[in-house]
Amino acid sequence: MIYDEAARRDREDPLAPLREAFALPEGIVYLDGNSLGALPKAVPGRIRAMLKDEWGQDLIASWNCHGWIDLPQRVGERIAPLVGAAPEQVLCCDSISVNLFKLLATALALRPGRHTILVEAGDFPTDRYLTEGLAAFLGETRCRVREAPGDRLADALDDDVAVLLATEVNFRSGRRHAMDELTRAAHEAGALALWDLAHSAGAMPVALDACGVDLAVGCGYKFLNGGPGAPAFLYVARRHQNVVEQPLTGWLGHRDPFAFADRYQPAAGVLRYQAGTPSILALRSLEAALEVFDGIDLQALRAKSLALTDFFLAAVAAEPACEALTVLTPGDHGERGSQVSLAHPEGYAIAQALIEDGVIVDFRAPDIVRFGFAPLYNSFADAAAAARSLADVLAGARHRAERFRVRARVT
Ligand SMILES: Cc1ncc(COP(=O)(O)O)c(C=O)c1O
Ligand SMILES: Nc1c(O)cccc1C(=O)C[C@H](N)C(=O)O
Repeated sequence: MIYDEAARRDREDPLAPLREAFALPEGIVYLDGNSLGALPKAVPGRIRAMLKDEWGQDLIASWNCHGWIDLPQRVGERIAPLVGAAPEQVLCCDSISVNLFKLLATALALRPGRHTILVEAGDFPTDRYLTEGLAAFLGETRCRVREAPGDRLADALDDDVAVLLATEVNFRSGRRHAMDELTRAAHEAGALALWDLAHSAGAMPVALDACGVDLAVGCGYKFLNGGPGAPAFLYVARRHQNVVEQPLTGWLGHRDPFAFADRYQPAAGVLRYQAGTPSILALRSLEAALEVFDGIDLQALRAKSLALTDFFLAAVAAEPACEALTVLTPGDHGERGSQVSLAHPEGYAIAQALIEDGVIVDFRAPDIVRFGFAPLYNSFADAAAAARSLADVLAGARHRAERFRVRARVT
């Protein structure tokens, strides 16, 4: 019954043909695109061509003749429309972690006289670690960290907050912030807003310019499908460009790197946020992966993401064996990202039993099983199979098997 309904929904889904653009293994239900996106079929050929025709043939001349040197900028421009950014504000480089350091320091410099970075309790650890690392590096007189729960961030703003750092979609619960409202609250308090888009870019439309966001970072290897370790991206609103320097003053952020001058002079615009030599292999991979988004209506992508999570939530609710699971994902569409998070004291073992069934999910301590729905390639049949498998694991207590007792290092 649920499979018939799923098949009907897949037949009616205008985005269903996009799944063909991905190399998904047979017999697997992949629901971990919020951690590592699936492989777009265009990527291997592009990597092979880069190795054979570019590096293999043209060697160092490739920096110019194959445009390697401009790739961070060009890939940034391809990402820009996905996050609602007009040109010349997005650069593809480094990891989110490294980019956070650059942008938090930028924010402090843009708000002299203010010393506090406001962070959300329970945000992804790197956001917190980097903030505290920067504060320790600068010393208490120049930088302090304040933490507030997600629903109290606006209340925690005061005239010492230089920047509010928030992640649009929480990695544990899948709860989505109202970016427009929180950005406005930060501005009303005289602070800047720095958004982490790791769990939103590529899964739903993001409206950085329209929300008046100041700074942002995002991930290349999740919903953008750039491959393991794909470079991240950063966004600096045009009004904040060329005003301050960022601290990682590497040679490729220099105004004229090939002058090899002794004195650092920052490049204009977002280019000063580049530090060292980019990974061209990784950029070529992400560049090819982004082609899947060409011509896609992001509102339709969002509608599918919500339909998939609704369908999965309803299927789980209909399974008596799933009663012991606590749904952490908000029911309200406005507050939902593109994942469903279910809590259970035996969450780790349940996730492992699902993976053994070919339903690839992940676990986040202490008790959360995450089902990530990538609307580009996940189907309603995937959602149905995951719900059935979950019910089957719980009904048969298959997660209690001895082999699921030891935790793996990477989950
Ligand atoms: C919300 C969030 N921010 C940052 C990161 C880390 O990004 P990176 O590995 O590029 O530093 C992740 C995932 O790894 C994440 O989920
Ligand atoms: N980047 C990862 C990795 O190298 C290994 C395992 C997981 C990851 C992740 O990206 C985790 C992810 N940010 C999360 O939402 O939990």
